[in-house]
Amino acid sequence: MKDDFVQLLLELQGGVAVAATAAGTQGHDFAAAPSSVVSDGFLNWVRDVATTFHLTHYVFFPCSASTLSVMLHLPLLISQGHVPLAPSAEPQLITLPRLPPFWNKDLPEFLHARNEVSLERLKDCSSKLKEAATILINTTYEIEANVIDALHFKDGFCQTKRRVLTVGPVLPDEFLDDLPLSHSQTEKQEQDIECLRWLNSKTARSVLYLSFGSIYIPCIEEIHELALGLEASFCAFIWVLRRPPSTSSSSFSISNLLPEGFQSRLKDRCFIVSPWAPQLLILSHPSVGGFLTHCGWNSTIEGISFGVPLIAYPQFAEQQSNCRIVVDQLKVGLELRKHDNAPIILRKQVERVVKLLMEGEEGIEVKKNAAQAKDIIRRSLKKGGSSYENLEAFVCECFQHSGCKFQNKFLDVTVEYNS
Ligand SMILES: O=c1ccn([C@@H]2O[C@H](COP(=O)(O)OP(=O)(O)O[C@H]3O[C@H](CO)[C@@H](O)[C@H](O)[C@H]3O)[C@@H](O)[C@H]2O)c(=O)[nH]1
Repeated sequence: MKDDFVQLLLELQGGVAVAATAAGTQGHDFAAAPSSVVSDGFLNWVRDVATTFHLTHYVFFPCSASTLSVMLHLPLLISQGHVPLAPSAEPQLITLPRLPPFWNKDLPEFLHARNEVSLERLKDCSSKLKEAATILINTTYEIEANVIDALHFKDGFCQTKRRVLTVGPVLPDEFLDDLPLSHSQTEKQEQDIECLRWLNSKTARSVLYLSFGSIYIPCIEEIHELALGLEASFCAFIWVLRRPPSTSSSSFSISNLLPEGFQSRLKDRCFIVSPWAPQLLILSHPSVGGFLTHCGWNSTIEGISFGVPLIAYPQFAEQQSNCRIVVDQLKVGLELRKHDNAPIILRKQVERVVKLLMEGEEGIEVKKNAAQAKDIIRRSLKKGGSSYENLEAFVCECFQHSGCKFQNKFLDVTVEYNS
């Protein structure tokens, strides 16, 4: 176990990590046996292991509170006939208790029509979430207050046994203060330094950052439309590109992915990173003024934490509902949406939305809202703020169960309990 509990939650964002608290780990005055387990909310099997070994089971839910609400209301959504959602389903408004209605097409993609086995797995996930001792969510109370408040009512289908605590956004220590990072903090790998140097050469808020997370890789045709739209927008940009599975690895080079002559034509205003960018360093850089994102929840909440306005370009999973949070609820971004039935986005649409965000009237409002949302999130992470206090309360509860002494430098809290 790392010496910082936040580090533990960061590792859980990978979706595969399971952390046992109070294990007899080096350097800590822990009791010998694990007493509790924190696991990603989609790892159903951990609940069974926890039950078998009489461990307290806590869940870390890596998506928004809205997605958690949908997961907890799954039995209701099934009984109302909204889930599984057929591809040909007519647009319909869904109303969950105490929440404003939303369209069925904005349900997470994993609740669309699928086979019996995956639906059973999701039902299992829903019921196990309700059994967890506490559900920690990687969001901030103030930005999803209506959903969190609705979750806390102890009636209806979504009744959880225990608490739902907002503890996000979970950011590494060096990004908590929202101050310019010192050179030594930012020196990572050669490519990271190069990319930061390039950003240093640009004016404030002039660069658009494009990244589609750890899973989604656009096809070559889509990359070309995005590239040509960006070229026509005249905006400077930094873009994370990876090799699409359809291309051969032996002959692969990034320039093969891009339109002919693209990199030489745009050499002063385009920086390509592959395969992985230092996203938080980029988002926290003063030259970055926009983020074209696939709306994975981590990217979404990270972008908002740094006050960077978004271009929401959702692809799969619950990204469509994250897009609605960004565009309709928080109004911190504009949507990039392909025409109905079009197989991919078109360069004209890309050009238009980039210009709107970076220099248009619409962009002004969205930038103002993004700056406000950032302040709200930053306050929640400081002592006395909602996420800080929730995490502190959780750490105390967690280690109280374990009967151990625990010191956490981030939370500035020492908990000492006798077993
Ligand atoms: O070059 C890169 C690309 C990504 N990241 C980081 O990787 C994470 C990506 O997470 P996210 O934005 O959530 O996207 P996915 O990797 O696609 O996440 C999956 O899991 C998320 C929940 O954890 C869901 O919200 C998404 O829909 C689902 O696609 C973020 O922390 C980024 O900072 C980098 O650091 N460098």
